[in-house]
Amino acid sequence: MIFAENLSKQFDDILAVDHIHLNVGAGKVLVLLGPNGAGKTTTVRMLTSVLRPTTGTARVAGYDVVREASHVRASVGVLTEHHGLYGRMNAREYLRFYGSLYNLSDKLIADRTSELLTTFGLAFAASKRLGEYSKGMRQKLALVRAMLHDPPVLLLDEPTSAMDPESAKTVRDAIKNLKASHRTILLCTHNLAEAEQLADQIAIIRLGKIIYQGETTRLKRELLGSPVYEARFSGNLNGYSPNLPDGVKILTRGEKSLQFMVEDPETTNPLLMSDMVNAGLQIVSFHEMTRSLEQAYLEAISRDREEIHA
Ligand SMILES: Nc1ncnc2c1ncn2[C@@H]1O[C@H](COP(=O)(O)OP(=O)(O)OP(=O)(O)O)[C@@H](O)[C@H]1O
Repeated sequence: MIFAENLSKQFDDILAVDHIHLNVGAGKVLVLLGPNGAGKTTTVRMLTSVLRPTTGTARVAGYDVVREASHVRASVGVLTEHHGLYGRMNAREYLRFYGSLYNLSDKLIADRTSELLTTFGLAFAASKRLGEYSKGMRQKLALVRAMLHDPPVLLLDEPTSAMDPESAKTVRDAIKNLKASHRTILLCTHNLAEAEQLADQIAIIRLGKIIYQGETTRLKRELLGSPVYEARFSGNLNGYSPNLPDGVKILTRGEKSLQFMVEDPETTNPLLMSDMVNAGLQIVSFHEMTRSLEQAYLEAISRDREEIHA
């Protein structure tokens, strides 16, 4: 549904996007992460036929972004950082205008408008002029606009950046619903907790290049090493030293706790726990330590920076 090969964009002396590859299927969310100026918005603009790529090809919803630009525009819902709302219109007028550009019937526009304004908590402001909307309200309305024609592909650039926590959750729930109904979504965000919740795949872009791409768990493992488990005991360890199976190492040792890095938890965690029980220790808990996407992301950026400076 979103496919890009060797996609690049050169602006004068800046290679804003540098030969990237993307492949996102129906019902999947790709989250594009990266520092300011990394090339995320430029990527979205190429994928929505707003900018012409310098090299490479991209197909969105089956259409070529250069040769079939009007089909691409009809098939995507886009939320950009500049919403371009008309301040003198109210929400209903604005959505009627947009719906007519997509050739939707008056009835369909009215039905979708009511449904979406209600979902995003904007029904109370349907007749208010957009010039009087708050920043978060404008962002929600821009999202409603992106979803109005029920497109198969959505490209959302920082959809929750201006929103209060409850509104942001509404948007995340809406994205999960879109995903469940087989829409393809590319999401740019700086909110790593949000990325972690929504992503099927993460791509980290820096200086125009994708430096890591893959499923979140795999990225964490690749960047932060094997998973870490912690065992807590009811009494002191009293010099207990476990027989460590292959692929397990002790990371930290507390008075009543041990932390292990474990390559193959399925095989070795049961052995570790039997060893503890056989040594007479009473296990209070044995659990995997949470490692955030933020840790993995920061590691990826710092490794890439070091590689470039090396
Ligand atoms: N129209 C343009 N003309 C010249 N340079 C541009 C243009 N648009 C973007 N750039 C440059 O391309 C690079 C990538 O910008 P882009 O807006 O894609 O980054 P981004 O990852 O979306 O950043 P942010 O997280 O700050 O939104 C930056 O160096 C930017 O200055």
